[in-house]
Amino acid sequence: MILDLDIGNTLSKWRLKDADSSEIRSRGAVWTREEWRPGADIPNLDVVEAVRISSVARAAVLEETVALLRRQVRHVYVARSTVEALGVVNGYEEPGRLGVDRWMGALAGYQLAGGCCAVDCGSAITIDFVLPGGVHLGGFIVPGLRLMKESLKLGTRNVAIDPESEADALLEPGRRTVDAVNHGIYMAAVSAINRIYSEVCDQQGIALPVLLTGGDARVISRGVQVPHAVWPDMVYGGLEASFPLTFAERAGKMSGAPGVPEPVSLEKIRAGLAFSMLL
Ligand SMILES: Nc1ncnc2c1ncn2[C@@H]1O[C@H](COP(=O)(O)OP(=O)(O)O)[C@@H](O)[C@H]1O
Ligand SMILES: CC(C)(COP(=O)(O)O)[C@@H](O)C(=O)NCCC(=O)O
Ligand SMILES: [K+]
Repeated sequence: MILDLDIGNTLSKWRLKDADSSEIRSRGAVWTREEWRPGADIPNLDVVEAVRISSVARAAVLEETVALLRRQVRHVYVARSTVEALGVVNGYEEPGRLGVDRWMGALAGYQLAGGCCAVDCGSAITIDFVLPGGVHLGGFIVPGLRLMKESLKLGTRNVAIDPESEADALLEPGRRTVDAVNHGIYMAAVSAINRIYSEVCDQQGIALPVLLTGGDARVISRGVQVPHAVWPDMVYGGLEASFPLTFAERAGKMSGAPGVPEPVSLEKIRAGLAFSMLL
């Protein structure tokens, strides 16, 4: 079995992948913290022959996690943001400082779609751009839904947006604090994504396919107007592409990869942008 770990600022996600059949056998998530309890937080490590890790948590969390895993697992691969990988050139002035989850998302997106806009809706919402040819432009970082809500300190932090909510309802004015906050942060997130996407496509003169991942991807997806695909395993896709272990992975397959969404035309994106400037 292969254990893939995606350690975010809020949640540490894991999945177990069968190295022979490439099937995902189980998944889980725990709050990000220093120590894992094998058998409780993560699966019994006896069945694991390799671990692949993407971590943006504090250095101590990664160190503790790697130390624990190295005692029991033969191969431990830790992803790093590099100057170049898999045909993508990192756009950061200091490439090592790009969050490795963003780098994994950009690599997976590029492998799947060529040029793309990769959006990760987690603790932060990150929006990264890769052009066809592999130039990563850099990106944008916006507080995620939960962080936005907590920063308001209005006592609404524990009332999350119902993931089943219809986008239309979330776009109406709230008539209670909790609704005003939930609808406000939702509007802030989706408008930022829609606007940033349009601006960068306009600047670059190309309509790029959009890929969404992260804990809030599904609910945010309903408010994002441009065609896009939700890919919950996008960060894992970057790990698969960076450290291919199975036959399918060596052939370039990433588990759970969606079809490539067909972007709208650049003319339409530009018309939308021009219209929003008039308002
Ligand atoms: N069951 C859940 N527990 C905690 N957060 C959740 C849950 N479902 C959705 N979320 C949302 O997902 C976000 C965490 O998403 P995730 O992509 O795992 O973030 P990160 O990678 O930053 O840890 C939270 O900030 C919250 O808004
Ligand atoms: C921007 C992030 C905090 C997003 O992390 P997440 O919301 O997925 O936990 C993370 O990618 C990070 O710590 N990046 C380093 C700074 C940067 O990318 O510029
Ligand atoms: K994120």
